[in-house]
Formats: sequence, structure tokens, C-alpha cells
Amino acid sequence: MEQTPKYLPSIHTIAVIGGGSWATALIKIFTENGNTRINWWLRNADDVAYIKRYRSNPRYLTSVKLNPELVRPFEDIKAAVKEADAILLAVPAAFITSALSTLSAEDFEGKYVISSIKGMIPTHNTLVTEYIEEHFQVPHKMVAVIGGPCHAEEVAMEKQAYLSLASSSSRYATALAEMMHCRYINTTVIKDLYGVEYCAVMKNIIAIACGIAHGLGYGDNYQAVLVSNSMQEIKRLLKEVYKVKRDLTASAYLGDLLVTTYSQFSRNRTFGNMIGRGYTVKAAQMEMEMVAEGYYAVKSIHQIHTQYEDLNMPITTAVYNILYNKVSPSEEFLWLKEQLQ
Ligand SMILES: NC(=O)C1=CN([C@@H]2O[C@H](COP(=O)(O)OP(=O)(O)OC[C@H]3O[C@@H](n4cnc5c(N)ncnc54)[C@H](OP(=O)(O)O)[C@@H]3O)[C@@H](O)[C@H]2O)C=CC1
Ligand SMILES: O=C(CO)COP(=O)(O)O
Repeated sequence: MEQTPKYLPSIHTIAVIGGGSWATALIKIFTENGNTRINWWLRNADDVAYIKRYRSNPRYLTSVKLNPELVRPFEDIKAAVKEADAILLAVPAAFITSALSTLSAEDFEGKYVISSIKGMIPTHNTLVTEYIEEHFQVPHKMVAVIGGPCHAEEVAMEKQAYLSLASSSSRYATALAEMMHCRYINTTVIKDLYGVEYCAVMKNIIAIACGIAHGLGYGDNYQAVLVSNSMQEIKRLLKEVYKVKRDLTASAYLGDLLVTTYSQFSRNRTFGNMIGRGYTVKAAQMEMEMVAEGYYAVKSIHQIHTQYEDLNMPITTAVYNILYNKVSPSEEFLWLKEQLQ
């Protein structure tokens, strides 16, 4: 077993980018230790004013009370980032480029980056961390990902959860793991940064497929086969795009897949369920009020898939055809039924 590194990076202040449910839950976790300061950037000035006054997010996880000594809301993203040691990204992947558009490599210089985003940059078909490393010249060793099965809603209720901190630097991942460990959060450290990220992207697509199946009236027997086949699909993709030795049964991979495909809190599953029940994509998105990352991710993964002739991804293909080619879910699932084993 790898030993805990002796000297860990000091991170005292984190700039959190994004004002949704996961940002709110992560701020709650990071401030449980009583000494991590948060500079919280939200795009909406009214939300900033509300949080300053009432110490809670007006629209997401409204029951979470934020520590006024530690959490400072910001309207100006540059100011939020300036004094921070680390930048935590918590905006859905499709919007991260616009959220960071006023920042440059200079703003990221010397700062650690933590991505909590489980999606891909649609304009580039790349992982969020790859984009950050390239676009803002952040060294690979200063980048980490928060992975693992964990719904924001359960964090708000302080239900026991497990998070995996992935970074090629064990010192950095260990520092984050120690900062986030609290009464209801256990943490582990893992090296497979890109693998954890790809798996998190894929599990959202699979959760949409499970939701569609449920909406169409398929039962638990079918979902069990869909989920076990999806693990094979993820394995085949990872072998092509980022082949390293990994244990896909670990919580960062299989755990995250299971929670998203089975939980009542999953946005991706809920979105898929509406599609299976006959909603259009637009109607389902409007009713959701939160973002289902898998909708954007399936387009990127489909485009990556087309680059590998022998790569078999029937579940991704089915979800893509339903969401982007307007193929009827019931027809596509008749085809998918024959592809599963
Ligand atoms: N929720 C969860 O349990 C978990 C979520 N994640 C991941 O965290 C990421 C964030 O998701 P989550 O917090 O759930 O999303 P939500 O749907 O709860 O919130 C989305 C947030 O993004 C903001 N936003 C939308 N567009 C922009 C933009 N152009 N610029 C800046 N901000 C914008 C929204 O602002 P506004 O409110 O003003 O519209 C809102 O604050 C996703 O990648 C998700 O997969 C990972 C693990 C768990
Ligand atoms: O990643 C998550 C839980 O680990 C959240 O998934 P959803 O976005 O589908 O709710």
C-alpha cells in the first residue's frame, strides 16, 4: 500500500465556481473542518446578495446553512479567484467555458484546480481537466477530480457518503481527502484522474438509458442487464481512450454508476424517465430545472466513438439516436434489446 506523503500542499482558501446544488453541497463539506475559507462565485447578482444576507442558497439545497465566517459570496469571478489557493469548478461542463471566459492563464498561475464536473466540454469533446490544463496552462499534477457516488441532496441531509479524490499527485489528492473528510464523508485517494472522469461522464449516459427504460415500462430485471452491460461498454471505451490498470469495481467507478442509475435523486435518470414517458427533450429540460450532464455528454462520446471502428457501444448509440436523431425510444429499445447479453 502507498504511504501517506509527509508534506501536503497547503490549501486555505478555495474559489468555488458555480452556484448549483453540487457547489452548495461541496461548500458545506469543505467548511465542516472549521478553517477552509470559500470565495464563492455565482453568476447571478441577486443570489449573491441573498446569500450575503440569509447565509443559504435561495434556489438549490435551500436548507443548507453556510458558515458566515468562512463563506464569502462574490459577483466578480476574478476577485473570487485572486486570493484563493485552489479553484473548484462546479458548473455543468456545457457552461464552464463561458463561466471562465473572463479568466486567463495568469489567473490560474500557481493555483490548484479541483473539478467536480461530471461532463465533457461539448465544443472540444474533451474532459474538463484536459481543457483546463491546456487552455489555462495548469500543470497536470496540480489538477484533481472529485469522484465517487454522492448526491448533493444526501449531503444536505448529512447521510454517510464516500468521495474519491483523483490526481496524478498523491500529495495533492491526500491533502484534499484530509480536508473533505468529516463526520458523514469518508474519502479515498486514487491516481486514475482521466479514468475516473471518463467513467463519471459515461455513467450519466447510462443513467439516462435506465430512466428511458423505466419510462417505457421495462422492469428491474431489464435494468440489471442494462447496467451490467454498461460496465462492459465503459471498459471497452476506457481501453481505447485511456488504457491503464484500474479496478472498475471500485466505488469511484462502479459505485458512481450504481448511484446514478438507481437513485431517485439522479437528474440523468429523471431526465431519461421523462423521455421514455414521451416528453420531448426540450419539455424534459424545462421541467427539470437542473442540468442532466448526460444529454451533452452523449454527443461528445458519440463523436469519440465514431473514431474507433471496432468499438462497440450500443447503449451510448441508442441514447444518442433517441436524443439527437429523434428516433422513437420504444423502437430504439427494441433494437437495443437484441444487443444486450
Ligand atoms: N448535484 C449532484 O448531486 C452532483 C453533481 N455533480 C456534477 O456537478 C456539476 C454541477 O452540477 P449541479 O450543481 O448538480 O447543477 P445544478 O443544475 O444544480 O446547477 C447548475 C448551476 O450552474 C449554473 N450555470 C448554468 N449556466 C451557467 C453559466 N453559463 N455560467 C455560470 N454558471 C452557470 C446555474 O446557475 P443559475 O442557477 O443561475 O442558472 C447553477 O448554479 C455537474 O457536472 C454535475 O454532473 C457531481 C456529483 C454530484
Ligand atoms: O454524479 C452524481 C452522483 O454521484 C449525480 O448524478 P445526477 O447528475 O444524475 O444527479
